[in-house]
Amino acid sequence: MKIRAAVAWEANRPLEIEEIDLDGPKEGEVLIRIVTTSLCHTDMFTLSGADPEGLFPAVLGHEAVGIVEELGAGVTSLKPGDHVIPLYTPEDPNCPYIKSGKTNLCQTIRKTQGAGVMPDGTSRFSYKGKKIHHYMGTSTFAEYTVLPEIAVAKISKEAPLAKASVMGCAIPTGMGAVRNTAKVEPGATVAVFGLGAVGMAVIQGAKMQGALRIIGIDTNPNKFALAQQLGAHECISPSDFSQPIQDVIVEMTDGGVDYSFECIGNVNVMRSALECCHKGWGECTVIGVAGAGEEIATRPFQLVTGRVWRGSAFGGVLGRSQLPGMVDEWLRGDFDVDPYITHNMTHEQINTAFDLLHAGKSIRSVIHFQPNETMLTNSLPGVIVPA
Ligand SMILES: NC(=O)c1ccc[n+]([C@@H]2O[C@H](COP(=O)([O-])OP(=O)(O)OC[C@H]3O[C@@H](n4cnc5c(N)ncnc54)[C@H](O)[C@@H]3O)[C@@H](O)[C@H]2O)c1
Ligand SMILES: [Zn+2]
Repeated sequence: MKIRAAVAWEANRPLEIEEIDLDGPKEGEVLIRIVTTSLCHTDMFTLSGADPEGLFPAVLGHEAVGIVEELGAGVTSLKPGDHVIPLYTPEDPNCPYIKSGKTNLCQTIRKTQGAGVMPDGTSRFSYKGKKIHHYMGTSTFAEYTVLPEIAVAKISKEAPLAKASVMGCAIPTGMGAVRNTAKVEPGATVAVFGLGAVGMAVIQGAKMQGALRIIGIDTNPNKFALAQQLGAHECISPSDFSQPIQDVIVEMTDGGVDYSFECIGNVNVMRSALECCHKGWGECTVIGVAGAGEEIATRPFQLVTGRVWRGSAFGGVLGRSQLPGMVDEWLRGDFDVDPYITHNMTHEQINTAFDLLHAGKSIRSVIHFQPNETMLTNSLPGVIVPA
């Protein structure tokens, strides 16, 4: 079928909306109509060329919600009309990693996903006969996409499709890191480095866990008001201090924080995030994605004296078995997704979403594929970017 997709032809070049070809779902695959998708920093990172896994040309995008249109042979757990979230971290119950119960890092299609193709080694996307790569196994910057069944989470039909895309990455990543990776407990002191959507979700998650003191850190003070609305007790900018930010935080907290989170992708900040942790027990969770070839450093004594460095991907969330429950939490009112959505726009305006995120002016921009259906609601959070 012919579909419209935002194609990343090469690194560092704006996306171009093209009419491309999409092959139908093969065995074990499903065709999904994307209703909304939002822009995550990771898409911007890949487009910048700093991503070692970045392949071009590609259809980027991994934070989205859609509707199942067609099933390939052998698909039993989904049916046309189901509302679904594409999973860049799939969940195959037969994968030894998933069976271990210790991780959400399913390996079943890891190799082909990293190579920008479907599990059979081919791509469903092409332009005038030339192959276009899949991205993160999801490729949601397109009207339609094809996904393996294990990379599709069926969610409640009550979830408004105009906003649910942010449940595809930012919110489970941040909240999951707090609950599943760090396991923040009531009364804890928490430092959150980087107040984009991921950092905001860490703050919201830490508040829900009962953290008593949450410190937000960002070089852009325009992020502070929202961070405080979501639960940060104080926000600071490293540029307001002459000494290293970790020393400032250790002083503020009388010894360091119980938990810190790096939500930027900056290896120097990863060090600060570790070193602001309390001696004996403080734990730093790295969420940010650093550039190709970059390395982290600290004095080993930091670890010998009890601090812990760990990392988290998709918040440790099992996409098929746990993400639908997180959507239900949102629908029950346990947390709100509205504050994350600062901008709404059409597919044609997608490069504006990159510009806004790059300039630090947005948290999440939501791209609406059928603006006449989803961009007119009165209850839409954020602004509608004028065409
Ligand atoms: N591990 C995962 O599963 C996962 C999932 C989603 C996103 N990510 C990564 O998480 C990071 C955050 O994503 P996002 O979409 O929230 O990004 P974002 O661009 O919206 O937010 C990043 C924030 O960091 C701030 N910042 C930049 N440099 C800073 C510095 N030196 N000190 C303090 N603050 C600084 C920026 O001002 C911005 O507010 C990215 O690296 C992204 O690739 C990881
Ligand atoms: Zn993401």
